[in-house]
Amino acid sequence: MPAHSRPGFPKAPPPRGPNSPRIPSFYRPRPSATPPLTGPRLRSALPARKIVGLLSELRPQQMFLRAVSSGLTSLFRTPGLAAVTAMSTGTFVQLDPLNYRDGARVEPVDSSGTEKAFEPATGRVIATLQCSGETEVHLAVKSAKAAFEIWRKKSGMERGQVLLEAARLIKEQKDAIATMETINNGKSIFEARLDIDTSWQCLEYYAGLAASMAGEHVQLPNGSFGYTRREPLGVCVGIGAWNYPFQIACWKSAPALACGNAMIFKPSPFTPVSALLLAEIYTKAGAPPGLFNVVQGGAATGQFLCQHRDVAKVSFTGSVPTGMKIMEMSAKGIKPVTLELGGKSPLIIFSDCDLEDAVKGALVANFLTQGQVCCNGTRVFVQKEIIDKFTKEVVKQTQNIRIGDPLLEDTRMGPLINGPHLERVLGFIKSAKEEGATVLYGGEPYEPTDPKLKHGYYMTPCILTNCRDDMTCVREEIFGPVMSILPFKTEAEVLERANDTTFGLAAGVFTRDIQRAHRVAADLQAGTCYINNYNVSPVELPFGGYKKSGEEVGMHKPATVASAATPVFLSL
Ligand SMILES: NC(=O)c1ccc[n+]([C@@H]2O[C@H](COP(=O)([O-])OP(=O)(O)OC[C@H]3O[C@@H](n4cnc5c(N)ncnc54)[C@H](O)[C@@H]3O)[C@@H](O)[C@H]2O)c1
Ligand SMILES: CCCCC=O
Repeated sequence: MPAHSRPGFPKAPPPRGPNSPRIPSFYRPRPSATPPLTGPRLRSALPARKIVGLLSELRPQQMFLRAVSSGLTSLFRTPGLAAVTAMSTGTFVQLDPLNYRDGARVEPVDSSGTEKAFEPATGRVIATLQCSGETEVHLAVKSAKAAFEIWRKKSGMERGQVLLEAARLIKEQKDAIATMETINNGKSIFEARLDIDTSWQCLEYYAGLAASMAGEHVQLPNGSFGYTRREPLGVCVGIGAWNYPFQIACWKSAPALACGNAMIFKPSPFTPVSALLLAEIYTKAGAPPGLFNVVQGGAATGQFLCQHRDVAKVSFTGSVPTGMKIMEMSAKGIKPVTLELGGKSPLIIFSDCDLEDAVKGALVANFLTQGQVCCNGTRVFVQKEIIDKFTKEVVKQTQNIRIGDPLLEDTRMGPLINGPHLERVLGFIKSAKEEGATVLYGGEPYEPTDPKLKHGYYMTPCILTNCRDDMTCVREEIFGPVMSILPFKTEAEVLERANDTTFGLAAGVFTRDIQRAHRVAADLQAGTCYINNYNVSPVELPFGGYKKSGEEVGMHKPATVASAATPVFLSL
């Protein structure tokens, strides 16, 4: 799922044609006389009514956000979000309902308990959400079904126009949305803005595809003919993780809606806030009420959704263990699933690399979003000849990463998502030491000097050496800022070790030898391979996994990102 056009990465080309590689999996496949258009993740979608007609169905814009700032309560509506953008850490509380149904915020009619959402920078509770019960889930499905009946009859062009308008609104409100994301997730505002860019780009991308997805006309003997249609599936469910809350909601909903489906989205209970902003934007852009509903909750709510008789497909982003449960539940209902799961990706640094770039690449591969990124390259294999030089430089640069208030412009590392997760990450470092690794830098809880951040979930980024392939820190996904450095001698050896994992989400290679770069990328068992860069995920390319990292990607490697740009700077 991720999409990151990082600074310095070549700009995405504008709208895509019918042969674009990312036709989504939200249509009902029909027997086809010709092979799919291109590539492994090729599936498709389609078709109706004028934007003017759509606008007439809109409900009045709902109250948007209530923010408490400097002791004053202010009300914001979707258009004027300047006040949200100007907010500082420690001030926001979310008081409005967090479910979205039929084009409006609502409280769920039943619930199986409550969950608290935090501002990770301060440890403050910013929202208490009701975990939607079975009746609420049923109402959300009913509302989505009604919207689907309107939406499925529209042309691809008409659907694309709504998505384009939604993309425009996201762009217009970028700073406000990024601010909310930073407050609820803890990632730096610098990064959150990049996430919002890749979010509207995703909507534009699928808006561009919507009109060009079509069936086929097939000539049969004696003047007869047949034809195929691409039909939407119906009501699709999206279940998201907490590390890219807004972006995941966009990545799931844009292809589903472009293909003519309705979507019910369940965010992680840790990050309930920003999906509502997307729901309000879709409504404002002209989507019929119910087309994009949000239900809040944890595992139980997710199960009600996956098991609902009228849900046609589940698209899930999260951990491998939960992915297994989702696949099992969906199999029982004979429902297609898309799984975007965890990873433990290798980053291979050859001695002929541009060392400065390789160091930047290793930082972005490990410390982006405080290391809480599915495709992070946390097994850093460095060729023996340069390992000392590389290690010295990577430690120096890591020391320069500014940790602190994520809403400040020059912060590059914020807090982890919550207290239990921080403890879990620190636990991995403890066990790494017990298994013989050396902590070269970091790996400690961190208290920023600003007193309001005292109860935030901060730690220093950690670099481990003397690692072996069999250590827990090298085998398991830590999902925190922990880099393990491993020496290697030859290409054949490192390939074997890099592929010796049950995951297969991403991989990276740094070398100046262009032939070796592509040879190694081709042999790495990973959904995305980065060459001389890392964690750039242009929306035009598919994002999938090998092995337990995700859905079947077929015979082809989904994406190799050969970058002409230097990796993003994390170090100041
Ligand atoms: N491959 C990708 O694109 C991608 C992107 C982001 C995160 N991830 C992965 O996500 C994980 C971190 O996210 P997380 O901690 O939120 O994952 P998680 O598996 O704990 O939860 C993900 C979502 O599933 C829901 N859920 C939990 N149990 C469920 C159940 N039994 N039935 C239905 N829904 C259920 C949660 O409420 C949440 O919304 C990491 O492993 C990371 O690598 C993958
Ligand atoms: C670079 C974005 C990756 C999203 C997965 O966690």
